[in-house]
Amino acid sequence: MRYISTRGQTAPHSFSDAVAVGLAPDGGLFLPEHLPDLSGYLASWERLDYAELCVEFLAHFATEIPRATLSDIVRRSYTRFESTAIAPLVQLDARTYVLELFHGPTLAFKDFALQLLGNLYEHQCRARQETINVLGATSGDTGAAAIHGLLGKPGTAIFILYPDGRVSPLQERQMTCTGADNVFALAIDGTFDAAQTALKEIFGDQDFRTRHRLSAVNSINLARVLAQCVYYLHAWLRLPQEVRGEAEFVVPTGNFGNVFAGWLLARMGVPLAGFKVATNQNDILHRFFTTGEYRVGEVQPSLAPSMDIQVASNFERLLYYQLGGDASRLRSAMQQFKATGACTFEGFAGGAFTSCRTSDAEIPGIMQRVHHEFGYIVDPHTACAFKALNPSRVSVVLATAHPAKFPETIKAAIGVAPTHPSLEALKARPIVKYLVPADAAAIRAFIEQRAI
Ligand SMILES: N[C@@H](CCOP(=O)(O)O)C(=O)O
Repeated sequence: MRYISTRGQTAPHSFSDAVAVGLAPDGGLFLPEHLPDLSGYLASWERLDYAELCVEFLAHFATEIPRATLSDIVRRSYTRFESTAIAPLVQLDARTYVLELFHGPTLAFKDFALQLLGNLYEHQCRARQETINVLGATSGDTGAAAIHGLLGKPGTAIFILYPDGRVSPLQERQMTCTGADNVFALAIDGTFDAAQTALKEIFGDQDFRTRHRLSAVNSINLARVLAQCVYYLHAWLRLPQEVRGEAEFVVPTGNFGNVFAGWLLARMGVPLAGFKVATNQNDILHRFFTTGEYRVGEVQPSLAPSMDIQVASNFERLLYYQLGGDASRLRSAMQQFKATGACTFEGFAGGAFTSCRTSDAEIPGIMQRVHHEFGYIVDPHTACAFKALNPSRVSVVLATAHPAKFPETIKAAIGVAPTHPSLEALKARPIVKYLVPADAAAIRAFIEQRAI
């Protein structure tokens, strides 16, 4: 299997090379040259455990990695999850399921891909006898998960940009209290979008990225999206047969990577029936799915900070498919968006996606309702997905973060502050962070001095 860029100006890459660089050199995002048809495998995958299923799935994509090596990488990636089911599917009532994606080491769905990506990087460093410098931007959860995917991995250094003061205190501690000397948490004076823009500019500097063997750890890296396909597949296989054809997956999302993974899986012949995109008050995706206009707005800090994003990276991948794989039209659309901050796509709204928007004023009330109705505690991101489940179909809500990451918001809503031992342990450790302007040149200079 080879990987092509959405912008059509990069030679096809192998899986390992696409993972190693993350963002395509022409500024586009990698996608598989063709998608496998998985429909014929589903019956035989019914009884596989999470790691077994992940190996079967990834074997269609990581085609140059020997099967035994892939299997070893995958198995090691899911040993640090607290639930033996890895991604338990919890039934709340006849029509409502929750897919709990917060049992990994940093208590967020990002662990599913970033534990794996850490092991893929390690494999690559060993196989190529090279070091790698990883760069990511985070609005809260990616940074912690990326750092914990790489902790203790020789030959790697990791640089994470995050908006200073705009992630939750515990999210910040997960990134800044590791004590590791290959981890650099850069608190920037700007929004997540500013961090992501600076990151893309740095990846646009071919000389710099080649010299430092720079890799992208955000969901612009296709390995992230592919790893996330697996939990949809796992959940779909665990739904009762009679509801599989109608279940709508309701997905809190900011950068569009999470819900895009489910949609991509559906294109591979796994009959997932539909997706609801759940945004917070940063609602560019909701506006797009309801009007067809993709227009950037001001980032508004919210109670669900990991989704405080206006420019959703993976939207480009969806657009590529919706434009029939026409890279030249895609390039024009992205240029127009960059120049004017807006683009309209006739006939795109709807389809497999519905959407909803939840304001900060609504989040506490939703948390109270879910707690009261089901005795279940949701974090503020997952609360956005519970805004308005469709009563006429089965919903599978993706619970993207552990409630203990947001104790203040939850205490204010339901009077109980959830805790988790791994987060409590962080409170005694010193914070190490670097204050840097939201400026590509300053960040480049920082990396230049510390890259391995
Ligand atoms: N929600 C994210 C923002 C980055 O998204 P990613 O999925 O592209 O890494 C976060 O928590 O950092």
